[in-house]
Amino acid sequence: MTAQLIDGNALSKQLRTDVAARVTALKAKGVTPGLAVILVGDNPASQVYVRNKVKACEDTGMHSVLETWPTTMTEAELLARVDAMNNDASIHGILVQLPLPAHMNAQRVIEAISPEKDVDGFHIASAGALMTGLPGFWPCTPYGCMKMLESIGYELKGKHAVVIGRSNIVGKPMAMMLLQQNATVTICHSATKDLKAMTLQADVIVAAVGKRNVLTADMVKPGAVVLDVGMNRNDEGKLCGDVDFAGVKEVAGWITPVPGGVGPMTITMLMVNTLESAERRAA
Ligand SMILES: Nc1nc(=O)c2c([nH]1)NC[C@@H]1CN(c3ccc(C(=O)N[C@@H](CCC(=O)O)C(=O)O)cc3)C=[N+]21
Repeated sequence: MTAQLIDGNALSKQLRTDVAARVTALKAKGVTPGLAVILVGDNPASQVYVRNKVKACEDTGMHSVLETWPTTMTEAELLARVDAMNNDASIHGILVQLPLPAHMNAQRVIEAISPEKDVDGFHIASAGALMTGLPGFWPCTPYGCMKMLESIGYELKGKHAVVIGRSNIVGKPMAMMLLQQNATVTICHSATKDLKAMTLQADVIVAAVGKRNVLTADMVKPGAVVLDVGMNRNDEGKLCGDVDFAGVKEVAGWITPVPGGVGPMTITMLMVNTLESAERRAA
């Protein structure tokens, strides 16, 4: 193995220690940061993620509320719960777990969250703020990727970053954050003609497709930084990313593992966003 590992668990532990200290300081001023997590339906994967988020809150001393609703809940009922959380002074962040049941319009639900409490960074106001460089919440997964680059002291200015994937929650905001740090950014997607020609030029590659082995060793320039956002299951049912880790780690300079990479960082940045929302309220 030539690549150095960027350990998302270790970095999360460091950052969460800092979060916990800031939570303590805020509590001394009479404000306890609070996160509301709303889960609709009984998707087992969602239940695990949601429990991890609530546990992370407890670990950092934050207040959390977990609401679980049956799939039969109507969109109007969910919008009423979001509105209640918008008006609850003990709540500084609201997360509606995605995906929502098919009978709901997820975008409409997200837009109902007050932008001041949109700690997921999915509201159009948050997306617009990121695009224009105004203050607002950054989506947790790409934000976590930026923290990982920062942790290795990586200077993005003038570097070529290739983002594979163009989702509203990862690919597009990731590209904006890299651009803000003065990287030259290429966004690749399902209609990209020659993905390998693109990735071979990249100093930084972010794989965010949701498909195994999207990035293999022959596609990576020696020494490149590889961030793996994928969450897939392999044939043995084990969690794996979008990157062929075994092959790519022999070529890359830095690489994030799955599990233990971007996933824990996503939850850490959710804590950071919730804390900052509460700090703004207290200021
Ligand atoms: N409104 C909303 N916000 C989200 O942030 C959101 C969402 N909906 N829906 C689902 C996805 C997925 N997601 C993950 C976060 C952490 C891990 C994570 O910590 N993964 C661990 C492993 C967990 C395991 O073992 O299954 C790791 O990579 O090491 C995974 C997945 C947040 N999401």
